Amino acid sequence: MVRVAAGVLRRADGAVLLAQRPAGKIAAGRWEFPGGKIEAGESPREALERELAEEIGVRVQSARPLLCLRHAYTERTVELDTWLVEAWAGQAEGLENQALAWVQPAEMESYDVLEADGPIIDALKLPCALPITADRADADALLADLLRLAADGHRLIRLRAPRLSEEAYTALAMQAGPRLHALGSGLLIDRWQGVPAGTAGIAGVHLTAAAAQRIERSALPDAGWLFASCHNRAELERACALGAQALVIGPVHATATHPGAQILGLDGFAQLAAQANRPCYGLGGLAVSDAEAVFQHGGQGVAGISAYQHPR
Ligand SMILES: Nc1nc2c([nH]c(=O)n2[C@@H]2O[C@H](COP(=O)(O)OP(=O)(O)OP(=O)(O)O)[C@@H](O)[C@H]2O)c(=O)[nH]1
Ligand SMILES: [Mg+2]
Repeated sequence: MVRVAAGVLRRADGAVLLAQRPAGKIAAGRWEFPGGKIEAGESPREALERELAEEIGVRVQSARPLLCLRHAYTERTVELDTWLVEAWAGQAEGLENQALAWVQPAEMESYDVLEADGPIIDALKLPCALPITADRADADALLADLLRLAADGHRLIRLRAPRLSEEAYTALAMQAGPRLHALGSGLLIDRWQGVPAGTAGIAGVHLTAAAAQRIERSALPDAGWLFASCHNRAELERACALGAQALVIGPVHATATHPGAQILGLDGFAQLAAQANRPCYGLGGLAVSDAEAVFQHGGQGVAGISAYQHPR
């Protein structure tokens, strides 16, 4: 297995740096995040710093883990340890005659990026915060919660609402979707069957672990995000087999809402996330201020109900 460290330089406007692999290397002409093989005795972070200096002439000032994934190409398997770099010294330039481009994550489809990088692009498109609606029976109160979360700047919100009937859930999703869309936000919904495909503000589907167990892949919508919850290795494998692009893994810590659940701890979370090869949110007893610890354990960010509730 080839172990590689790669850096995603991200500017304040959200654009990230792609480099075109130069002639003479494997996959010449394809686009990638600058980086290269980790040498013996080097940590991934040290390799990142060396490669970015060698390839694009920048000195890393601050970086945090973004996503570590394995990908099997026909002739080799690579482990890509990717880092988000938001502070660096120097002007990026192609020191190995590679072309460089600053690209918004939403516009990467027009670049022929290496196959392994799909989940990295997903990690860049997805937010770090995943608020989940509180367990309420009142649809109007849920709508107010959704609008408040969107007004707080949340771009993706999971509408959980297990106490609503199928009809009430569907009606709320159809009412809330367009209003959230107008605020630059979107919903992940558990019950999508009654919601017309293409409804504004419906960003995707979230499968509970139980739903992932019984659903057929062919029954899933073919557009939008697919998220799934998992609590253990078997559920994680099931979610990945269904093609989930992002996972919600928990409980990381004990919570009042799920007493008796098997607690993973951050280390248990990290072990599962390391198997996932896609963005993973930590759920359960985490606060917004735990995001950094989740990043250091290989996660995308914090999912939760109370983490994003305003004090009442
Ligand atoms: N740097 C980088 N490598 C990637 C990405 N995605 C991906 O599959 N790879 C694979 O990871 C490996 C990186 O090796 P590399 O050729 O960049 O290694 P290097 O900079 O040390 O170059 P060299 O050994 O040819 O001098 C290649 O097999 C490449 O196909 C990516 O986004 N960035
Ligand atoms: Mg390289």
